[in-house]
Amino acid sequence: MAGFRDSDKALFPIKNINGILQLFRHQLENAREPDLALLSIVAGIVESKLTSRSAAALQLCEPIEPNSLPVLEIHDVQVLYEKFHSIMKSNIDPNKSNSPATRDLVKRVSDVIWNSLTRSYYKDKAHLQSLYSYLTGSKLDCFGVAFAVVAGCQALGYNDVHLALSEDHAWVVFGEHGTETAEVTWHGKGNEDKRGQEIGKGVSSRSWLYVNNKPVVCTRKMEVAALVSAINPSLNATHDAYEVSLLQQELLWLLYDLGHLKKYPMAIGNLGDLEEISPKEGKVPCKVLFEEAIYSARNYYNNQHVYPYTYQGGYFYRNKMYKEAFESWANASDVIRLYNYSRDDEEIYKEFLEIANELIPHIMKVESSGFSASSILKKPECFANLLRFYDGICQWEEGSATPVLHIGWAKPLVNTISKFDSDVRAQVNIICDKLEEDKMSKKNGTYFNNNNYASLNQTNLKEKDLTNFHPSIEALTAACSEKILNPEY
Ligand SMILES: FC(F)(F)Cc1cc2c(N3CCN(c4nnc(C(F)(F)F)s4)CC3)ncnc2s1
Repeated sequence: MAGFRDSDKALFPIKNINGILQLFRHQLENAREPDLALLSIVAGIVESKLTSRSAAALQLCEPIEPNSLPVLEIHDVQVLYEKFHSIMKSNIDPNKSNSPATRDLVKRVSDVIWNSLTRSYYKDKAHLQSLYSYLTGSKLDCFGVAFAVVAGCQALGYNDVHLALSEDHAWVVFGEHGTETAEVTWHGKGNEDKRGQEIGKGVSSRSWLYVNNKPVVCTRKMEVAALVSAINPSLNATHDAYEVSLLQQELLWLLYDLGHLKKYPMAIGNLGDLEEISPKEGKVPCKVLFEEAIYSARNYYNNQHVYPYTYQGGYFYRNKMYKEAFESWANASDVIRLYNYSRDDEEIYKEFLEIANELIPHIMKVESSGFSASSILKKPECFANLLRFYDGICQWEEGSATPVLHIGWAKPLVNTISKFDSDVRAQVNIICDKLEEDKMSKKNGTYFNNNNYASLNQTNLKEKDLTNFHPSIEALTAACSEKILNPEY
């Protein structure tokens, strides 16, 4: 059993970030499993005190000494901790027989949380992810409900119930072999919740939302990493509370050094983002962290996750490394091409839309103003990666019930492709060796083999070779190759 131990209590009152680190370290390094309710309440109190309106006002008028926090008294934590345990135990019998959870049990824990939430509130607001928000405001966001269910099951003695995370949804696994799955929270806007049901085997399993059934299945310590990742330092739309950001970064390094982020690409990406802003002495640089997130997704999740590549692409973009950004975004597109687009996939749709219609056009604009030989407009591999990027989105649409592309995509696309001169385009040789139909099919989820893509050598782009691109890409590159084959065109 977890629990608020005397050795934890000895660390209070906590006056600074180091004190919080000690509590988390103590919970993570001790044999027994970390207490999710305790740590979520502590993280929530600190976040709330440092990002509330009064904190903002305070921040502006009197600079508090560095790394200091409002004093965290044990009483503040204990009251909420006991409240959570009594909510759980007054509704559901603790697991005296130490048996695995049942679907009925998981659903009942989800119902206790669900029915105690405020009737209607703005679900996307910040700071609704922790048990502090649940216990003091009866509000939780989508992730927060799933986390609270897992913390509730732990409080009741069901240690087989764990958090399962995709890139935009959360559910739980449970049972003797940890292979049972259950929805416990809602997803998106206006969708009927599917709480209690097992994770889709139907069409929804082909959507990015369920990452082809390759979710991050958490251990207790990875659940701590999830609550730390969910810490939100935002003070308002434009500013973060420095101390909360620093606390999150230190806690992520603690989890990283203990090896608990190895199978958690998004948490590594979160740490990479924080490191880019303020690098910590003696730690691996953010560039390496973004690479590690990609290795993790490739090694443990069959390269079915998109975010590791968009974390890396965003980093390259912010640092004007545009050639590298195109490669990251093309790799992200190679992931999405195997999925069918469904209406639950809005988040990743918005991600690709922003890359295609904001970031790439911005790069084209700044690059086409200069005439340097090193410009990406002179590099065939940039053209090749852009084609791969667009083609992946086209293939994502193929076979999907919901269309992806619309006229708003075409103009920036054409604008971008036509910025490359014919002599540059001619250096891209698109090799589409004839793979038998089934190998090429994305339906049976066979991974699209990469050597179908542009490899660079001097031969011209030949129209007949363009058999594997999506029709719209084919049309565009055919138009381009028309220019190439008849230069006077
Ligand atoms: F549980 C849900 F439903 F909330 C799904 C999860 C999201 C998420 C996360 N995110 C989401 C992705 N995210 C990104 N931030 N930047 C991103 C990129 F576009 F740059 F890649 S992706 C912030 C952190 N970070 C750790 N763990 C999780 S679990």
